[in-house]
Amino acid sequence: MDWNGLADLGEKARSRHILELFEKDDRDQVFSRTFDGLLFDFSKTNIDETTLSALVALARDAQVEPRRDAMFRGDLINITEDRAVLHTALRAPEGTVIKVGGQDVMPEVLATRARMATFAQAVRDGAFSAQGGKITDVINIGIGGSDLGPVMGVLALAPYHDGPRVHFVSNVDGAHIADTLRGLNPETTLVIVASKTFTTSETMTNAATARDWMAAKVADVGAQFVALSTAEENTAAFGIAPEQVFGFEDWVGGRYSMWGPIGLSMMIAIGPEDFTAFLRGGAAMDAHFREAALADNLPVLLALVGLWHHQVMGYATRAVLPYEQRLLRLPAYLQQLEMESNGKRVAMDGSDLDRVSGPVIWGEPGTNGQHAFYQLIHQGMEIVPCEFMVGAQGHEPDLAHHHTLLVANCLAQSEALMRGRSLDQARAMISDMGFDDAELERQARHRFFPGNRPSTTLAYDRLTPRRLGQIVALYEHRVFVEGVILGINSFDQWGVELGKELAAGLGQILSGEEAADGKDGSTRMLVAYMMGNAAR
Ligand SMILES: O=P(O)(O)OC[C@H]1O[C@](O)(CO)[C@@H](O)[C@@H]1O
Repeated sequence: MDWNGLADLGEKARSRHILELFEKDDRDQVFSRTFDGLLFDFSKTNIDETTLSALVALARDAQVEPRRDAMFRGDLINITEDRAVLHTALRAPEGTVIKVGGQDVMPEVLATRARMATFAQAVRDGAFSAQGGKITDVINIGIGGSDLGPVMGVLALAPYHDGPRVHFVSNVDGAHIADTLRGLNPETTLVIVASKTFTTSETMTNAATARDWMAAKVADVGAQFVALSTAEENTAAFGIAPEQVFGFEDWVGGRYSMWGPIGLSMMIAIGPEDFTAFLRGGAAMDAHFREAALADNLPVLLALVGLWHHQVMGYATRAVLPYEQRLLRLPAYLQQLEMESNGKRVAMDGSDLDRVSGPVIWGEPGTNGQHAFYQLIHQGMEIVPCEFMVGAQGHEPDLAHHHTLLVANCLAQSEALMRGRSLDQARAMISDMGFDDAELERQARHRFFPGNRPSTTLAYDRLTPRRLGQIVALYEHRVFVEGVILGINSFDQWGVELGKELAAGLGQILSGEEAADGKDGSTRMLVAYMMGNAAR
């Protein structure tokens, strides 16, 4: 199956209502899959059996299976950086052998995992003694993949958080670190500097500020700093002793790194045992991705539904809508995962892509989003495929009635999006309001919902560490499958470099070391405004 065949199927789908597809009684069964406590329902999309077969054939023809095996094997599939892609090794169980360049990487991974657990436990139980006694607060300083994974995970697993308070500083805006440090005691605070490269300007600036803050009160500042990085020379130059550095290899991409050292803050928060459960969830999804047939493979199906909506149907964005307040940062995490991985314009061989690459990802937990942007989702001119997520249980047994309402809202939204409300129904609703015919028609049109709007629902029993691990790995592999089918290298991110380079030069201009002469008129004007109004 090729894209032209899919385009024809897309045309057919445009003239059909999703509800018609439910005339077949078993649609819910045919268009849903379960795996290890998860239920993925994609029946409320305009995909019929022919389309599903065509999409699966697309995946097969794109060599998803051999490419997947190459990734797990440790082949150098990140061709622009000449690296393997082995974040899966970080969650692989003991006994696994994974070779890169003939060398088994697992002994080192397991040794680091064990060191992390010992350290995290020591911080949690007070055996790691700060100058002021037991650590009360941990600050993770990092950005992008060195922030979003752990911040998302710590929030998601709040019911399991029984370690010290954990704070995250990412933005170079001094407000972020100032607001975080205010009220903290340097003597009982541990600072984790998380940076794969240990050169990222935001992180190094924040780390230096934290070091100054601590130095004002603490004699041995280095003792309360930890580094998570692949760059040992840089961590040493910063003054962090090797025993407080948790290293990893360049075959772990930043946005795929929360499973290893970058997850240390999360491990300190929830404890090594629950962190291990998170890893096991990820490893279970890895096994499923490797073993399940394409048509039953959750990451593959999620990817195919995404490609159908974005590349075939032309829907520009995708909303991620967790009905789980604690997944507050999941949309931001998935933004980086998807948009940094698949927001590309050239294929592996450097030629221009012949179709759009990854979609814009956005979202917010329900029910908050309902009172903000769902108006557009239901009645706007753009169709936004929605990915709902919801657990059958919360962690608050005394508040079960809240949870029932939460779930009811989630299910109501996907039903409303699909079903809509006809003009006749809208007219009937307001028929006793005393409007004349013209006004009735006008009012009814405002209350009309076109429906036929696609969504998927990922349901799970409860957001445990294991479930979170499964969900994160599910999305990682989904992004991989999309990338393979689009012919993209999902593991580089050259698109972030130009802005970084220009920012370095503009820093010099704004501090008066360089002139703005070579800049365009707009940039010169903005520089002049900033310099003219800068704090003195
Ligand atoms: O961990 P580092 O090296 O500080 O990089 C942080 C982030 O910056 C990026 O390189 C670009 O934004 C991301 O890919 C990465 O997660």
